[in-house]
Amino acid sequence: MSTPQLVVHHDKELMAQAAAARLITKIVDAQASRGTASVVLTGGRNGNGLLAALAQAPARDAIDWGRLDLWWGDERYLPEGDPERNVTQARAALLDSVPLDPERVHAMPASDGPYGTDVEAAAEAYAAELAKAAGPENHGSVPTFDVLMLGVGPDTHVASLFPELPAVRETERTVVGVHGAPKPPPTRISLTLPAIRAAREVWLLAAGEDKAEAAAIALSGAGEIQAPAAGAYGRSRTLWLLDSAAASQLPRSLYPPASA
Ligand SMILES: O=C(O)[C@H](O)[C@@H](O)[C@H](O)[C@H](O)COP(=O)(O)O
Repeated sequence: MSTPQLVVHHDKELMAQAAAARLITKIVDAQASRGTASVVLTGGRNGNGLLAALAQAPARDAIDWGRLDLWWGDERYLPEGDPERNVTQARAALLDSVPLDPERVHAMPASDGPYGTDVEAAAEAYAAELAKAAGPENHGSVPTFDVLMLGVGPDTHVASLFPELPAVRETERTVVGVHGAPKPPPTRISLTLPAIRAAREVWLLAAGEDKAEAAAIALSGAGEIQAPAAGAYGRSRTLWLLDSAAASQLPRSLYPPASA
């Protein structure tokens, strides 16, 4: 378990731009050393804000887009093309503007796809896709994600893992169906905490006053069932990317950093 590191930017626009620059560097370094990179995207305003900033970044095309695998941390279980789907929003923010290899864009199933209303079957199919992409070093469950990004909800949810609901309690499966999500729409597909924690690095994006309480709770020792963001950590790095509004309720022991 990697101890959370915090980086606080002045406002949400700067946080999105700085996070986008950080992601470009991470992907370029991974591609330079391994010839490929694997990133998990998140939905929501902060996640899409980062993608929009990346689309505008001057160094954007330092990334070899054809050698990048994109996965999702969660998805709203809606028909293909629905404007509320995370992949629809990601395409509009960035993906349709860069030359990705379509075979390497791993969108989660849509509700008008082969699984119909059976969201559990759709989740199992995505778990199988992850397992197929996993290498022997991954114990056969999920590939080694270089960066897994997560927006943080005001209730401390990440992906579609909401406090106290069954999905956050899952300890075996890597992908589950979610029913009755308090954030609409109610039916979703989500990676579980074991899948999230397989990532080399987990980056949590929290900008805006409405995230201040959630950040303070998640970073002050809350349990992962009550505060799922507290259970989101990477194997080698856990990075909270905040703006000053979201950092405004953090305990003094965490922020601002003690001066040398
Ligand atoms: O499907 C979703 O809604 C997202 O994946 C969800 O986990 C989101 O990241 C958080 O709710 C934060 O969303 P905002 O950044 O819009 O506050």
